[in-house]
Amino acid sequence: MVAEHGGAGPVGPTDSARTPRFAGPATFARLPRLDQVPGADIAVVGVPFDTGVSYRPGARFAPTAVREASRLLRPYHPGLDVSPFKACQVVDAGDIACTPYDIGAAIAEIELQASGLVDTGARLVAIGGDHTVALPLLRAVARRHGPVALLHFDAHLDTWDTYFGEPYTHGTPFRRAVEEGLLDTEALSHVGTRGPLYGSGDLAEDRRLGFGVVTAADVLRRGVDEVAHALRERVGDRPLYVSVDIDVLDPAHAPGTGTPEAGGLTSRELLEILRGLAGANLVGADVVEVAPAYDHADITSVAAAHVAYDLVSLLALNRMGRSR
Ligand SMILES: N=C(N)NCCCC(=O)O
Ligand SMILES: [Zn+2]
Ligand SMILES: [Zn+2]
Repeated sequence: MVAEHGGAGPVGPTDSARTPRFAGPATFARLPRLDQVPGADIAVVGVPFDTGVSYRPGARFAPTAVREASRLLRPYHPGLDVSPFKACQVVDAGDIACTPYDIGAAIAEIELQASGLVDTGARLVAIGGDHTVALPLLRAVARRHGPVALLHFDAHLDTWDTYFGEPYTHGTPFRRAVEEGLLDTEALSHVGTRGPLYGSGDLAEDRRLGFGVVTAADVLRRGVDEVAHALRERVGDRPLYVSVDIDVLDPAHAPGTGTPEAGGLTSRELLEILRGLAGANLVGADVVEVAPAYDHADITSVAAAHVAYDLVSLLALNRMGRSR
């Protein structure tokens, strides 16, 4: 199951006790690039596309910003009791190249290049990009695993139909994914939703598509352990995709994003819910909607780097076939 590494074990990150972590070009968590190793179990890949946004642009710069903010990550995850870079060959696969001028063409390019990576057997943690990119990523994952369970962490439903007549946007990827049969409609949930909607029909439509909803207020009232437990029960052993729109966090925890909504999760709550998913059959994930131009002191990029590290750790645990 875990890739052969020529007997020597996985190639790990640059040793920060020898080469200062602020030196040299950034890869995610200072991991090797894909071309520096024979094969990868888990690949972090950038998807610098933001032509699908309805409000503030800039998520195209997220992969670079999140890599820079990931230099301080260390190799052992105490909360999950795993050293993901020892357990698996984790790499930085660079950025998917896609056009910023044509949404449909970009979606096709993202699907093709993500599928190329998935076909090698690697599991992906994608760094967006705006939320449009979840659709081609889900296509690539569903080609290999069939329809997947989805936990969607976001302030927004992202199951709207069109914006200005455009069906492929950052507010519509999960409606398209249901229509295309990419999702297992028995096991879908939004987490962290809040804020004004266009009308009450938005929620009815969303329910009709099969989604459960754990609002930001539910997280406050029920607490992270109960929420994580309920989500684990809902997804069971199904192949699971986790999509994290960084705007699930309160703007205090993630100011650098395109469509901020007050009243969100803390980064501590989000990370604890993710850790509560240990043991799930995670097969792919993304972290999207970081827009560095609106960030301050790298708050949002640091949060996204830690979310990506937790997702890599959950994938590593799953590949090792154990849970805590
Ligand atoms: N996926 C994100 N971040 N936002 C969707 C908001 C769509 C709207 O403008 O109503
Ligand atoms: Zn959102
Ligand atoms: Zn979103």
